[in-house]
Amino acid sequence: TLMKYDEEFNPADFVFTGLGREYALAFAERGASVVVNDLGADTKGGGKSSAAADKVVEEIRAKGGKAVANYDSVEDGEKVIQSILCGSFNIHCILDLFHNVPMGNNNLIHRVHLRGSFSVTRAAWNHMKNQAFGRIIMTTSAAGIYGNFGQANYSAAKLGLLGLANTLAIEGLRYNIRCNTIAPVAGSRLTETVMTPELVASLKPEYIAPMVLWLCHEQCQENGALFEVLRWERSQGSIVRQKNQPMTPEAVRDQWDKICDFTDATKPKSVQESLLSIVSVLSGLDSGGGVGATPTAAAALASGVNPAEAVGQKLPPSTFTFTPAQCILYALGVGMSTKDPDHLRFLYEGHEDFSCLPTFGVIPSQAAMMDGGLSSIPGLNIDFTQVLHGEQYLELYKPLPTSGTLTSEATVADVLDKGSGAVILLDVKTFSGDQLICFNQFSVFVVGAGGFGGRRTSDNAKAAVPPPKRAPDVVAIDSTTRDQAALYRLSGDWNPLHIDPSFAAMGGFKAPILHGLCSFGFAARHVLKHFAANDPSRFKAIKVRFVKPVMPGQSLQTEMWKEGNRIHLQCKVKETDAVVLAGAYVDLHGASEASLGNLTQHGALQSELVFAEIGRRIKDSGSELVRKVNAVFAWEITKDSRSAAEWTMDLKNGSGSLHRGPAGGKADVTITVSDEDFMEVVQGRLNPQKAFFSGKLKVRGNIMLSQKLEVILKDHAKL
Ligand SMILES: CCCCCCC[C@@H](O)CC(=O)SCCNC(=O)CCNC(=O)[C@H](O)C(C)(C)COP(=O)(O)OP(=O)(O)OC[C@H]1O[C@@H](n2cnc3c(N)ncnc32)[C@H](O)[C@@H]1OP(=O)(O)O
Repeated sequence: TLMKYDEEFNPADFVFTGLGREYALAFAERGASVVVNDLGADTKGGGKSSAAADKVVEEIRAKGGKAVANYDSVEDGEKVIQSILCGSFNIHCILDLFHNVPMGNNNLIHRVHLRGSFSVTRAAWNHMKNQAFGRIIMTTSAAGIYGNFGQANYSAAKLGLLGLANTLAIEGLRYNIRCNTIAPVAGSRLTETVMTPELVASLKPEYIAPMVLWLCHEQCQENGALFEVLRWERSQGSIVRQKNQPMTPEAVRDQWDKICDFTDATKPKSVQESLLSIVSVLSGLDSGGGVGATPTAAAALASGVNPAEAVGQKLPPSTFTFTPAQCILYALGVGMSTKDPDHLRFLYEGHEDFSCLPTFGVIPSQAAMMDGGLSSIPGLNIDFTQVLHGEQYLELYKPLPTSGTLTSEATVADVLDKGSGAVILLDVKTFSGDQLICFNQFSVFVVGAGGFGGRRTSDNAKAAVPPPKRAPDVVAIDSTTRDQAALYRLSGDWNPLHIDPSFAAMGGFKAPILHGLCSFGFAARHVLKHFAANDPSRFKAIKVRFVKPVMPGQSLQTEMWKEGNRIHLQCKVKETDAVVLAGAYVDLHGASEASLGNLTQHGALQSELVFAEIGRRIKDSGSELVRKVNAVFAWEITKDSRSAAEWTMDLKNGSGSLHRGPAGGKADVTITVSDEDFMEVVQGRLNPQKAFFSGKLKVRGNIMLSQKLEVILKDHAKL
């Protein structure tokens, strides 16, 4: 192989853990003798231990390689180099890689990053000159190249290294000493602020080591260059590692011309822009531009899913403790407002009917996954910048409490190959103690991660259902605010996609988008208001597919169709008329199980008053389509009423009867009526008694008649 170092040459290297460890292992594997230098300082720059260097040395030796540890400070470069030479090592290359110095320590940063590199290189310089060979790699940082907020000292030190390297490159040329600089994009504090841990993890040190090995090889004549493992003025680059293939120096060598081809070069202007194009290469978004990868290969690079490994895996159980404050914050997050008096019961903990919105049921279970559990599942090597919420199903088994501690257990139910993406189905059960409170199915769409040859459908999936082909029964329009996502995320979905413009850009969006579950919450409460009088106990289940993103500030238009206890719905963005939620429905519990409150009337009962009262309450509730009204009538049985109660009446279409009950008793009455007839009655166009006797209003249950009602009934009977 190309990088076989010969035994006599004994190149030496100064490294520690992370990138350094990776370099050390890679060099040793290729036959180099490696000196591992690490002062062993703790993260604050204090303390001293040999553990870090020794560990790497042991690792190399265990694999049959040659390595020794050195614990001298890099500020004392002479000492470091002397100890290497005493150990009968020659110096082939120096890798200055001091990147774990605490960010805040100005003095230490300069001492180690700049003076340390200078000191060690100066000490090695004459030896390299004498042997007419040397390779030096300085490690700088994107923070130095572009500048980065709050990192003035670090940026200065790091770009100082580039100046040093550029001069050494010139001065070393005639001695066959080559000096290059790299700015590796790997797990660092810098990248952690703008990239997800998963993405950082996908830019592994082992993908950088082959580049470094090649730059140190005697055949490599590159000099005075800055490689960002990509370059300052950036070439289109080349993908040198294919799916499931290791990255090798030979692959770097073979792609070298392409890596260094500056036709169509770009000049990223900021750290974010720099990272963005790397991510775009990784995700295959830029596949047409000569990066040499098919979209699938690039996507697989960033977003590997392996159903065989993932399906059936369980996430660690997670607990979620909440108070009324979280219920209120959630209600505000899905657009509730005190300007609508109906909303007060969800916004004010002192309200007599204070309740938690049913769709809050997604929050504890999502928290279970946002804790990072999803990324820990084997077979789900997901690039989180490409994750979109695909669908959601939620079923409540009882109304949610307004405070408490809930436990959620999540399982990967399936992983589907949808061609343009992978769909991960996650079933989550949420318990209060040992009582099952709700079930969620999250469908997570990972854009660009399809095409792995998996199944397209799943028996485990809760299906979306298209709405009836008629005009909607009810349409509700509501505006989201510019800060809707900023508010909604406080309920627990911290995905930067919804707030961070650079993260959104990595996902291909011009600006942060609204949480899918936020529009879901809007739609669900529209149904609850128009079909269930805002009564959370009526809510049973909801299913939604997210078909297009919503931008904060857009208006949502929810179109609803009633089919029995199922309310079909779809949501459009009013400004664009684009459908954003489709195949959606809310299942309600039958109205007979709910109530508009008790109508209690003592003494004489006038049916007009009763119906007028029912009508008023229905109007107040905002619902126009109530089929069944459950009312409890209670009145005293008087002496006179007895004769009235003697008679039993079968209604037309015979769903109920009137007959006598015990004196002083109560009667449960269900009045059933078609939507149209009921509205006629409520709006006063149809006399309730007429409706009653013609069978349009059906009374179910036992009714005890008062004398007054008897009279009215008799009158109407005469009619
Ligand atoms: C960690 C905890 C878990 C929670 C994770 C979520 C965290 C949140 O913070 C993230 C969010 O809230 S993102 C915001 C909400 N979601 C969206 O905006 C996505 C909108 N949808 C889209 O853009 C496209 O539908 C898109 C891109 C999804 C698909 O579009 P296309 O690639 O054009 O697909 P298309 O050609 O239409 O169809 C291909 C196959 O995929 C199926 N499909 C389409 N949309 C789907 C969707 N939304 N969900 C599931 N499957 C979907 C199609 O049906 C088709 O498959 P088949 O041929 O088998 O029917």
